[in-house]
Amino acid sequence: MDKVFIKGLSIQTTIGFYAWEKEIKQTLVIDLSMGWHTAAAAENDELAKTLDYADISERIAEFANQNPVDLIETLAERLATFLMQQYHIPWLKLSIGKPNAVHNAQTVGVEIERGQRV
Ligand SMILES: Nc1nc2c(c(=O)[nH]1)N=C([C@H](O)[C@@H](O)CO)CN2
Repeated sequence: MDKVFIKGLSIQTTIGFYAWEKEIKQTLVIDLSMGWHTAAAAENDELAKTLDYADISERIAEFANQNPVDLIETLAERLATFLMQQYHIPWLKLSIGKPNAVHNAQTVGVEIERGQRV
């Protein structure tokens, strides 16, 4: 399957288990790969027939800020469901990194894969 992807999308949002984390915004870095048949868009050079990575990048930041949660696992699960329903995406792989969470690690995070490759 072809893919449309977004790598290293940096967003600022409220996220975290501890009380102090609910008072601040922190950086999350998102990688997203979405299964898509890109040939239909390429045939007539049509944006409307593909996944618009600019639009989706904006929606990800909005979603995270409108749905504050404790765990990045929860955000990953809810964001994956939202994107698949909203854009009719059959399969995606989503990773969310929290680069400032562990001071002696470059980054920490989760990666999930949902749906079927068609
Ligand atoms: N697997 C996870 N572990 C931890 C998370 C998380 O979301 N997933 N979150 C925290 C705290 O919010 C942490 O980021 C504060 O430094 C701890 N472990």
